[in-house]
Amino acid sequence: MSLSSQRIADVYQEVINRNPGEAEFHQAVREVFDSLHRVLAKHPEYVEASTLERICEPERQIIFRIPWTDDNGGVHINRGFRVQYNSALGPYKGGLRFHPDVLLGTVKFLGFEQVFKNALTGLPLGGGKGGTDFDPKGRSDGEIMRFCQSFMTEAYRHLGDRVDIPAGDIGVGPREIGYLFGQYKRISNRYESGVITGKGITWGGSLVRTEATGYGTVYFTEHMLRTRGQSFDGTTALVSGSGNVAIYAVEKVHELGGTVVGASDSSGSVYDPDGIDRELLRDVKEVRRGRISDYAQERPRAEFIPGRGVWAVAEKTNIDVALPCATQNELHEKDAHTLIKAGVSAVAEGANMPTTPEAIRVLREAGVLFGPGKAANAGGVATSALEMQQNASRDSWSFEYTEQRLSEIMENIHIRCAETADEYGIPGDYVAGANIAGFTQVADAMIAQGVI
Ligand SMILES: NC(=O)C1=CN([C@@H]2O[C@H](COP(=O)(O)OP(=O)(O)OC[C@H]3O[C@@H](n4cnc5c(N)ncnc54)[C@H](O)[C@@H]3O)[C@@H](O)[C@H]2O)C=CC1
Ligand SMILES: O=C(O)CCC(=O)C(=O)O
Repeated sequence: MSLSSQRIADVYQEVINRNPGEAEFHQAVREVFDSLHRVLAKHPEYVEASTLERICEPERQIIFRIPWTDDNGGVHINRGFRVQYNSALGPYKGGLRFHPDVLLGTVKFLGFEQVFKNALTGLPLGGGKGGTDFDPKGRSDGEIMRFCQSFMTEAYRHLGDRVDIPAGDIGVGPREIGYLFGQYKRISNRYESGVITGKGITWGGSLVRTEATGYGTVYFTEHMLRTRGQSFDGTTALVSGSGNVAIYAVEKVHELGGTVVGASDSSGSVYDPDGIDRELLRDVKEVRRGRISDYAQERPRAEFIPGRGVWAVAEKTNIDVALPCATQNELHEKDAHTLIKAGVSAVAEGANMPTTPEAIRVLREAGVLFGPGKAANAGGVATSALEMQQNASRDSWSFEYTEQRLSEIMENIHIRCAETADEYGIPGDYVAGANIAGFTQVADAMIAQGVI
């Protein structure tokens, strides 16, 4: 084993020892480290400056109590987290997740991914992430509001438009961002628009932010397809999930001439051979806050597949493109085999780390184009940065202009990943391209800024 590979193995073991039980965090670190052997062999300065060790340790981890009352006066306590991961490139930036499975390790894995993703956007953003184990399912608007106010009552002292800027993620959409921003404004006595992104359009939000992650994922996939002379036109696709990212991925695939025939939530999946009706999906999931089975009931030929992920649809029909847009580790090795059998030629991650390492290996060995989340879903945070730019200049841009900016950013991310993979002799390896390009940019900035 070379000296640099030995260092990677040692630092990885140290990460496991120092962060026991945080399997998702270990997985995220492992995936980046697996891409770095060639870089460290070529650039010993990264080893000498201990960048690997430093990049694995968040700059700050905040854990706090969130007391709130339900509609019957019952008192509940949840746990809140904000991991301010790395500020080498700019203020901490990344979303908040409200989901009962959230633990510190979940937020650390998401924060770690965010650091490299934000670097890939080419915009001045550090990386962070936050969340809570609060379960918003079935809670009234009043309960959600009181919860958000209590979350922000502690979180606000750690935030600021030049310090740390949260946004949405699973379970956090425009309603929650509104309540969080309202409480920040109230207790800080500042109308600091740039302190949070994903705001409503009439009070500092940006057009296209809602659509950005889903649209961006589809743009990235289109660029991958073009390297093989293909496009979305005439393709059949699957999208997992049915939330913010999934809904707008469906919309953009349809705009580009493809047909999405499956979507899902945690209760099961739908196969809709006529193509997912994006408006109905949004109405069922985001307005009525219903289940994916409700969607199936309202479409003549749609079939609900209870308890199974959307990849099960690939057992029924040919699939050209798969976009996992729900949650981590939702596309497994057996799903990869099913998709390959169904004819898939591209997979791109709208969600964060949705594909297991075994599934990625199987897809890549079969020659499937694979776009990792830190590149493919970076359009969301990039458009958050565009929202911050508009806030800072007290301006608001048109939909067309903002979408054009998003589209250019996604094209540049694709070029950067592809060129970096070429430079290191692994053409077409977008995983390595994204990891190396993100890592070197952050590590160079850390070295330039000294041992801090
Ligand atoms: N919202 C954003 O701008 C960004 C989100 N992401 C990632 O995209 C993913 C989805 O986030 P959002 O759409 O914002 O959240 P969301 O809360 O709007 O939607 C999540 C969807 O996933 C479904 N889901 C959850 N667990 C599932 C499971 N085990 N199987 C199938 N479906 C499941 C939920 O039912 C829901 O429809 C997450 O991994 C998130 O971290 C990444 C970049 C930006
Ligand atoms: O827009 C943002 O700041 C957050 C996006 C995010 O959480 C993500 O990229 O995973």
